[in-house]
Amino acid sequence: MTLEADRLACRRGGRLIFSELSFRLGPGEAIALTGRNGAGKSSLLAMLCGRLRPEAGTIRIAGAADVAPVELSHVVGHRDGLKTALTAQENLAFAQALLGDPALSPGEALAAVGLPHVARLPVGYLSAGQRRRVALARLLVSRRPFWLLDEPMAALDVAAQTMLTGLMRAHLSDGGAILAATHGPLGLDGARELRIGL
Ligand SMILES: Nc1ncnc2c1ncn2[C@@H]1O[C@H](COP(=O)(O)OP(=O)(O)OP(=O)(O)O)[C@@H](O)[C@H]1O
Repeated sequence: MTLEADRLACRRGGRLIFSELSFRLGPGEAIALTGRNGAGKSSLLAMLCGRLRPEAGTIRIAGAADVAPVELSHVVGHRDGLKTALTAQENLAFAQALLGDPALSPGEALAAVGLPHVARLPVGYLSAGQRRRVALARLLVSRRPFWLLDEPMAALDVAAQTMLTGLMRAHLSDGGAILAATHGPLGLDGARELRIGL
């Protein structure tokens, strides 16, 4: 399956943020989405997951024309989307039930992101980096071909950044695809850069 964006334009607060943006993202491919602060990276991700309507242009999945891209995507944004009163394990179980197509169990996913010891702690007690790791563990509990990530390395220490690079490489090797907004390196050799902004 290939995600196809054709001649997208974005307007926010009455201002044109970007226009004429086209790209394709197919199996095994990674895009590093770059641009200055305010260039529209988070806005593009919001469009891809159906939360923001493009001013112009289209987004579709070739090979699954009737399916909204968000149905085939994992989205990890700036906000981690975790429920602070639930434990890390409960958050992942909830995500798995919601997203379907189960892959790793919540416990296995927490182990994969180096957090087996916090499984039973309410997420509200976790550090910023630990919370981000739990948010990223959601990528592992359900299978979705497209990973749409907003600054995925933010708040991660060096070991966790290396861990995330490994998870992304494994996803690409399995035929998945990644689009990640970033101000720094992702550690993915084959990633192509998509720079946005007027
Ligand atoms: N709800 C909104 N209403 C009006 N303007 C908005 C809204 N959300 C974002 N914007 C504006 O849209 C522009 C693009 O914001 P966006 O968050 O997409 O940029 P970004 O490239 O992700 O930035 P950063 O690198 O700082 O995360 C900014 O000028 C921002 O102020």
